[in-house]
Formats: sequence, C-alpha cells, structure tokens
Amino acid sequence: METLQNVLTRRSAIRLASPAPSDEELLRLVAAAMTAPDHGRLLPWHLLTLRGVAREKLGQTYASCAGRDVNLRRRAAAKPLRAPLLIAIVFSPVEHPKIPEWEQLAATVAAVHTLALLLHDRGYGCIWRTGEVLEDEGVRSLHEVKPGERLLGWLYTGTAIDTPPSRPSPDAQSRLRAL
Ligand SMILES: Cc1cc2nc3c(=O)[nH]c(=O)nc-3n(C[C@H](O)[C@H](O)[C@H](O)COP(=O)(O)O)c2cc1C
Repeated sequence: METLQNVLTRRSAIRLASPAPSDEELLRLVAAAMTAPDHGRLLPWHLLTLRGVAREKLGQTYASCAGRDVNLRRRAAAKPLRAPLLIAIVFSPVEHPKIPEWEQLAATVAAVHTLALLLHDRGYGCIWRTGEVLEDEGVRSLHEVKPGERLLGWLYTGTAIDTPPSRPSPDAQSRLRAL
C-alpha cells in the first residue's frame, strides 16, 4: 500500500475477529516497527502477546477489579475477548543523562503507531485500548510489569469486522503556521 494511502485509511477497529497475525508474521512487523525514531536507540519498551487462555486470564483479572456485581464482572471478563490477539505495551524507561523520560515515551509511541500502520498495511485492524485497569496491581503482575515500568495499554488486534464511520477531515491549517 502506498504510504499516504496507508496513513489516510488507517482507523481504529472496534470489532475485531480472526485472523490475527501469527507470532512469526508479528515478529517481522515488530522488527520493522523498531526502525521508528528513538533518541539514543534505547528501545525503552517491550510487547507481550496475549492469545487464547492468556486473554481469559486477563478477563478474570478485569473481573476482580469490577467489584461484586455479577453483571459488571461478566462484562469486564469479556472485554479482552473482543479481539483474537492483544499486544500489551510495556514502557520501560531507563535513567539517561541526556535523554529524558518524555523522549523515551515519544519513541515508544512512535514504534507502537508504526506497528499499527504496518498491521493495517497487511490487512489487519487494531485499536489501542487503555483504562483504569492499567494501574491495577493484578493486571500489572499478570504482565510482569516491574517497578519503574508502566503498562501503556493493549493493541487489540485482528481483522476488522465493520467499515468504520467516516471521520471529519483534519483542519491542517489550524495546526500549522509559519513563525
Ligand atoms: C494512547 C491511546 C489510548 C487509547 N485508548 C482507547 C480506549 O481505551 N478505548 C477506545 O475506544 N479507544 C482508545 N484509543 C483509540 C482512539 O479512541 C482512536 O484512535 C480515536 O478515536 C481516533 O480514531 P481513529 O484511530 O479511527 O482515527 C486510544 C488511542 C490512543 C492513542
């Protein structure tokens, strides 16, 4: 796909079904996403894939965050099952004399968005999902998030079921001016 076309047609996909990329295909895409700009080449992030039972485990952890109400717990447990593959994003900033944490976060987001564009290029859909559960100790521990690291959410990944509603064209002029 031509780059401009890729960027213009990428959308967050809310409803996702199989197929999702295999581990092998995903590894190739992650290798390509690692070329995103990254001051100092610190690669201050890693990804975790959750498929099948791992998604169910995450659902159970969500349910325990949802309180006692059975319906709320059931709904929470089903959330990670909305896509065949969840790619968890873990931010691992390092102490660096010249590269502050915000730059490391920027590099991480650049890599994640590059991955989203590459998934789109391969015909897959995804959506970056976050929420209060990111701070939950059970969720952090399931993802083996260490002190000083931060779980940034998940790329829910698969094949988009719906055509997304159109979005307004961005008003680029309001965001770009000469000094
Ligand atoms: C850091 C980040 C977190 C996001 N978290 C959520 C989320 O929790 N739930 C959700 O529905 N969308 C989430 N999104 C997706 C945005 O809602 C989506 O990108 C936005 O609505 C624009 O839609 P588009 O990607 O189709 O252009 C997130 C996006 C980013 C970049």
